[in-house]
Amino acid sequence: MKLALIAHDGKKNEMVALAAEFKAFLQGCQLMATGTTGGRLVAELGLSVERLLSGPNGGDLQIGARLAVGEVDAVIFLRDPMTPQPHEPDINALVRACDVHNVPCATNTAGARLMLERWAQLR
Ligand SMILES: O=C(CO)COP(=O)(O)O
Repeated sequence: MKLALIAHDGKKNEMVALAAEFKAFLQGCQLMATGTTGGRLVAELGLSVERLLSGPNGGDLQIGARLAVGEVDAVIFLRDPMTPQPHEPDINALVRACDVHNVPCATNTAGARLMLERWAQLR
């Protein structure tokens, strides 16, 4: 399972808590993340994560490009709906790419938990 993990600043603690909860499953995945999110997952959980650029510097677009050529199976993108982001077009492009290529994308922890629980069961 090639999984992309992304969280806005206001959602990074939630992402770390979610990843801690599913750490055993995630250790068996090929993980990629935007720069700062990935840094937290590496530093705080010891996960092996391919870190791309930070979101505002193009990380979302990098993940979208990888997804478009079949290199991402699913995305967990914890967006902060309360905070305007300077790279909103990049965020929309990534979510659109998920829809174009029919790649599952969870944008909150409730959806992410459903996805992760199911995949962990299937493993
Ligand atoms: O901005 C982001 C996603 O749009 C996340 O980027 P960082 O993980 O680098 O903070």
